[in-house]
Amino acid sequence: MNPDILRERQNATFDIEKLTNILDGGAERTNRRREIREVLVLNDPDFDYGTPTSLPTMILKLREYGISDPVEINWYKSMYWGTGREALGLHYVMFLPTLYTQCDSEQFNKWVPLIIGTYAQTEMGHGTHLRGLETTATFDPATQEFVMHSPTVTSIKWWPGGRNPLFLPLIFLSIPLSASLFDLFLSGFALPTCSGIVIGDIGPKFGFDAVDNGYLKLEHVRIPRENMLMKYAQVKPDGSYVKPLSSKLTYGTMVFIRSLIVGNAGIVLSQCCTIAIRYSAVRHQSEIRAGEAEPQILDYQTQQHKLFPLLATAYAFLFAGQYMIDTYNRISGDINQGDLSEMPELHALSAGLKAFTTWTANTGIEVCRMSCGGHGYSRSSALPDIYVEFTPSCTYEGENTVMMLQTARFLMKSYRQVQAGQQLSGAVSYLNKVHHRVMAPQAVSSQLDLNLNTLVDLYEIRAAMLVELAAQSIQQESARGKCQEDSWNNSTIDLVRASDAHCHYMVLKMFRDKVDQIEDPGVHSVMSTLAHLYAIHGMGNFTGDFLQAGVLTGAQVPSVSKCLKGLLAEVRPSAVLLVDAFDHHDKMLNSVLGRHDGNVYEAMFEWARSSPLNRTEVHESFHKHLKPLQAKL
Ligand SMILES: CCCCCCCC/C=C\CCCCCCCCC/C=C/C(=O)SCCNC(=O)CCNC(=O)[C@H](O)C(C)(C)COP(=O)(O)OP(=O)(O)OC[C@H]1O[C@@H](n2cnc3c(N)ncnc32)[C@H](O)[C@@H]1OP(=O)(O)O
Ligand SMILES: Cc1cc2nc3c(=O)[nH]c(=O)nc-3n(C[C@H](O)[C@H](O)[C@H](O)COP(=O)(O)OP(=O)(O)OC[C@H]3O[C@@H](n4cnc5c(N)ncnc54)[C@H](O)[C@@H]3O)c2cc1C
Repeated sequence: MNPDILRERQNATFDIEKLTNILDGGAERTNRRREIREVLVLNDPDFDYGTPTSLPTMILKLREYGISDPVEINWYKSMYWGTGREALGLHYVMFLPTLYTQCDSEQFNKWVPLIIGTYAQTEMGHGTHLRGLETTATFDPATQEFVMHSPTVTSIKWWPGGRNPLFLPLIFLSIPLSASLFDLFLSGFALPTCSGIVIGDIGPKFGFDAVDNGYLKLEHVRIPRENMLMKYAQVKPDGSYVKPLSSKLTYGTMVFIRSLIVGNAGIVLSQCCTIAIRYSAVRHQSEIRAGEAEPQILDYQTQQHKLFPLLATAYAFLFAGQYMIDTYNRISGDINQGDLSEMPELHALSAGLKAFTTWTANTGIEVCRMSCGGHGYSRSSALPDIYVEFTPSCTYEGENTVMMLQTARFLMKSYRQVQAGQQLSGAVSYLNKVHHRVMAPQAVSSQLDLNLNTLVDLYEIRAAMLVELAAQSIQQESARGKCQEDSWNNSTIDLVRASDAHCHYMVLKMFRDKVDQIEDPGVHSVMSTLAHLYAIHGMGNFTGDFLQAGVLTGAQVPSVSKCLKGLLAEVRPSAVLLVDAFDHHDKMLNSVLGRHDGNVYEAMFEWARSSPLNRTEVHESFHKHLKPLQAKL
């Protein structure tokens, strides 16, 4: 083991295993995760690490082991495929959940055990604006079939992931039977027997190469009436239409995956922090004091400023992911029982946190890569691949700006309710104080109060202030004679800013609540330091907001920076131990820089030598091209 890494792991001030248990949701979950990793994957003789041929094996193994919980599937898949994306991700996180939530019981029993499929919603002309989708589904009572058709070039289904040329069970979203509703259909196509279907691949992408995203053009293709997913909406044999309790129930799968993406952003950021911080502990470069040995780059304050706030953010997002999944499970359970009262709040929370966490993690991955210098740019670090696989999460499952505006819609509605004298509950209950001016900025002391509860209150006031400013912008636009829609559009910068601040407050509050639940003194202390770092770093990034909210004075601004530097120094001794607690296995990280033993240089040389380019001392291209050329000179 590298001596630097060894030294970093001495004198731990907290129980790493206990922190790992907290991240997993308890010691039993840690044991289950390790059982899946060690027994069901690494020690499985059928396991052929991450090669395409092992995909069918993985599917059959998941069924053999009875693994159906999304988090457990992700544990299994992430060991199988490391940090890459495998071709069937969409099947597990969208196709199956749609069948689970949108099929009636007869359809469920008929389809769920048998098929692998994709989710074809986006069209060439519309991805965000679902009410603009153009694919039609016209019911023919004479044959009891739906005629599926792509009327325009922009209606061609574009992007369905995992489009398998052999068979194409897919979930459709199609222009509906009534103007404002969408309906889901299972194609049941078995190519190439179905005429009227044109499919293909949309071509090379930025990355996401394990997933073959395709296109699908339908020319009056007929499918049985029974292929409409009929849990919430039905078309009767006589063609009469039974509307769902809410047209937004059709959007349920997107809310589910957005909820998963929140925790996944934390996982991905924790992977990158593990790589960058372990590498920074073994990399020596330049000098701090002339004539002395080159220091670990982790001892540079700028390196700590790059990485430690991201380390705190990774923990914050993992805890937010747990909260999001728990909230999704609770509210979707109520929806399943017909109680839709909290569906708007679930949509607003999942949309906002999905955008907030993926935007932040996306930027953070690049900071981790650049903090590793040239070796960070090497594929051996795994950081370029992680970035390329993660970055589309800012676009898919709801483009982030649009998602922030959906959350803003809920915030504006809530603000109006408070203005009308209503008492709010749930995540927006802090807006009640805005109306009664309880939010009047506290007389802040000359010294910055570092109490975590006080910091949460300051973020709450900042969010409330920005919600009020956005609402006032809309009111001012209306007062200038703009229609409601133009007033909204002319305020969308403010609206996104308000949603971002709302999500930032929510994430810090979840982090604080999780820290409050930690009983072990050592773990509580180090987690409390990270939560403070998360809050103070955000205050440094958005100082203007806090000044504008009147909760920070110009005289206090220097103390934010001073406090930040102190917290960075406080985290330094525990940094490697804090990434060890994420418990990412070397085989899953697949990173020369992030190895648990820290033996980076030896591993890097072996990695390079294993390249096909180095199979011979002199590359064949010399004999084939250069030598003949030289002979002619
Ligand atoms: C540690 C914790 C656990 C970790 C777990 C780890 C497990 C990780 C495993 C996997 C996760 C990793 C991710 C893997 C990725 C897989 C690959 C993904 C490939 C990509 C697939 C896709 O992209 S599929 C297509 C996705 N497309 C979209 O998302 C489309 C976005 N557009 C929309 O959703 C809608 O068009 C939009 C909401 C923008 C507007 O809808 P519209 O009908 O126009 O409604 P609107 O007029 O704006 O509002 C009316 C009214 O409706 C309310 N509303 C809107 N949507 C919803 C909803 N979904 N639910 C409830 N209510 C909704 C809206 O708020 C309005 O309400 P009022 O204001 O009128 O009250
Ligand atoms: C890797 C990847 C995999 C995918 N897999 C699938 C899949 O399996 N199945 C599937 O159905 N789809 C899939 N998609 C498609 C994806 O869901 C859409 O790309 C996504 O919903 C965004 O829609 P769009 O592409 O139409 O972008 P647009 O909505 O056209 O976005 C372009 C710009 O317009 C802005 N904009 C749009 N509407 C508004 C608004 N109301 N207010 C302000 N700004 C706005 C956006 O902010 C953005 O800046 C995938 C996409 C990617 C990248």
